[in-house]
Amino acid sequence: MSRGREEAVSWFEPLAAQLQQEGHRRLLVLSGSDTWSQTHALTLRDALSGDWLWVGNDAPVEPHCAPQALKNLLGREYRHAIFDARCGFDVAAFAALSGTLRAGSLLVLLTPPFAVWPGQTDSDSLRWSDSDTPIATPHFVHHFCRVVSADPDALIWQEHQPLPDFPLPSAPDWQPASGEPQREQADILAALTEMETGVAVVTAPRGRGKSALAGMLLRRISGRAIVTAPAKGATDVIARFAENHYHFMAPDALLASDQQADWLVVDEAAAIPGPLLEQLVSRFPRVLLTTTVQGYEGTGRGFLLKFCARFSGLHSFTLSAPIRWAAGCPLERVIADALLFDDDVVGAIPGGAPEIISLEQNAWESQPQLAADIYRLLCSAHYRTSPLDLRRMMDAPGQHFAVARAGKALAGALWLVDEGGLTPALSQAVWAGYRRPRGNLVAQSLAAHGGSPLAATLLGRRVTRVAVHPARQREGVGQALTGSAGAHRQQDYLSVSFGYTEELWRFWQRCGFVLVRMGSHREASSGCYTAMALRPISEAGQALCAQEHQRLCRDARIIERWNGEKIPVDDRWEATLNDDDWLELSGFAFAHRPLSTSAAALTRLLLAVSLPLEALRGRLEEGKEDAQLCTDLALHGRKSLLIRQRQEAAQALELLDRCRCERLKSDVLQWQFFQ
Ligand SMILES: CC(=O)SCCNC(=O)CCNC(=O)[C@H](O)C(C)(C)COP(=O)(O)OP(=O)(O)OC[C@H]1O[C@@H](n2cnc3c(N)ncnc32)[C@H](O)[C@@H]1OP(=O)(O)O
Ligand SMILES: Nc1ncnc2c1ncn2[C@@H]1O[C@H](COP(=O)(O)OP(=O)(O)OP(=O)(O)O)[C@@H](O)[C@H]1O
Repeated sequence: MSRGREEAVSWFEPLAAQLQQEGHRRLLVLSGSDTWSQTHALTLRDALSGDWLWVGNDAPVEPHCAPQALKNLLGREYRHAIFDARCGFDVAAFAALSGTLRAGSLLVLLTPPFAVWPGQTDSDSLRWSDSDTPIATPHFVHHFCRVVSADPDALIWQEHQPLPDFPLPSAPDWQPASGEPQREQADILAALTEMETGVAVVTAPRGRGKSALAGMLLRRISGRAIVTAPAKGATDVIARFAENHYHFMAPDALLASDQQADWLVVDEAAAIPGPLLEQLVSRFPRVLLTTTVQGYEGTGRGFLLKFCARFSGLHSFTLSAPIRWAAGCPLERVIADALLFDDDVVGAIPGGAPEIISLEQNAWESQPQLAADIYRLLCSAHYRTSPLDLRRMMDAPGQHFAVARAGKALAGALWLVDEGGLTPALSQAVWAGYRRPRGNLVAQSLAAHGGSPLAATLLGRRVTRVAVHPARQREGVGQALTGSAGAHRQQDYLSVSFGYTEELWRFWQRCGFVLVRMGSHREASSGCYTAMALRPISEAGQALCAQEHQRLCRDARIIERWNGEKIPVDDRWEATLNDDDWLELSGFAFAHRPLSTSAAALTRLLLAVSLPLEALRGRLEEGKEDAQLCTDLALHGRKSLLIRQRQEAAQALELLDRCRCERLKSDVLQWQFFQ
């Protein structure tokens, strides 16, 4: 049904007035052909005054923003917006956009016709599905349509259908906050101004007045204070409330400086890498951290669990009443339902003996509550579970799950993904560093950093996430869940990649996993080294696991020197080159294997020859940084340095055994002609 501007005005004006009066925002879904939904979105935009930010990749009007660029606009506020999900649905951006909308706003979502949407490919899937081409996402689309259709306040206008009705005002008139601290803000301010030393954290969903509170604190305290945040643009609200008490410094600049202050305020603290944040926090006598708890910033409750847990005597506060809009906002509710933001499953304590049940992706259709509880439990336990994970769980190929169900509640959940099965040629190309196709985290790493060029041909199943309800930990639930995963005999091994801590490693070891790799640098987000471990299933898996573990033991001493961290394996150091080293070294000298991967074999090579090999010895024996080496050797940069290091390795191999060197070189060079 097509309606002109007047009809749209006469329909939407009272709706907008109602929303303004109630202090609410609403979702309006325009579902239809591209032309229909675009035309109607533009008509609406003309009819109602507002900012009308258009979020999408091919926006027909200004102001607009690509979904992935939306994070740069966080901290700003808009009246009305259009989100174009016709070709791809970045749900995290959609949720983030909703958080920026003022009371009285409409969020207009453009979608394909509901009947064809489930079968249509979604370009956003390229970010999370590990497929080369976009895939259809039927489980998510069905879930989303189910949620919006069941929500009495979400408006759905479908092509060839009449405009939807909307109920008359039911909520009381909204009184916007006056500028004075709201009750919750006042209570927290009182506690903070009394705080003599320590770390305080304020967590809340979007629009609860966290930033305003931080600004108010700055105005009240007498000493000096510094504000830091991942992006300065997102601290406008703090600046407004702090008036002339606002002094901003970017996190890295602050760390590099010797600035002192009585207070450090960190806005959106969970978005700053943990190790950097820890160093910042330790420098100031009083610290206020604020962070958003809602899955779409990939942080949430996990930030409290993982980062804040390390501060004894942490002062923890929350803000619950919305200020940017009125309580009970229909837009906030529908988005929380659609993206399962309510991760409060840990509130209900599951009692009784848990039963382990395996589930496949069709559980999103057959047992949607149970499937949603898996996601919620993982969100509550894991630092960075985000809507990207929700979409991956629902529709990416090769996902499997298991739950430990105790009564109606979940005591634990396990999420697995299929990996490996690459062709021999591709696996060899990955080993040699020529190729790094998407996905297959552990399977590819076994080839790219391990000793076997065919490692990625094996079939593995990787534990993506496992979480046990805090009230049911140390009862063997985690072990039972991972145990159930080994029942798939067609696999060669079960694998896991995790940020190494002694406690977690103990758990994986108890579950029968063998350590096969330790990363060469700390992950920015967790400050931990990545560890990879395998539990073999087939004979081939057994052989691979034994070979990689032996390699790790033999190289541990060098990796420890590189990382400065003890690796929990026997030190089986050998100073002489073996076949494995020759292959490794030819991959470094003649292909693209990285230096960090070949460091132990290169160290043995340096022991075997007396050539000067300055670029290699400088790095591996003298521990010089790349920049220093470039200056010493008059090289133009890291790229030239690496070429030089590869040439030196080739020179040493030739000197040791020219024939063997030539043979290996010819093999390894072949592997780049991957079809
Ligand atoms: C890929 C990933 O998901 S890595 C991240 C793993 N998940 C998390 O960190 C989320 C938060 N943590 C949890 O949910 C749980 O603590 C899990 C999943 C790590 C462990 O689950 P649980 O059910 O508590 O472990 P379970 O009882 O089966 O432990 C088996 C053995 O592992 C070891 N273990 C487990 N947790 C710990 C711990 N915190 N510290 C030391 N050892 C431990 C113990 O040896 C334990 O046996 P014991 O209790 O008889 O001494
Ligand atoms: N006490 C108050 N009086 C008037 N306005 C307020 C008050 N507290 C907050 N606000 C306003 O409410 C809106 C939301 O506040 P703020 O940005 O501090 O929330 P937030 O929790 O940091 O939100 P986000 O997570 O979206 O950054 C802002 O427009 C802010 O100016």
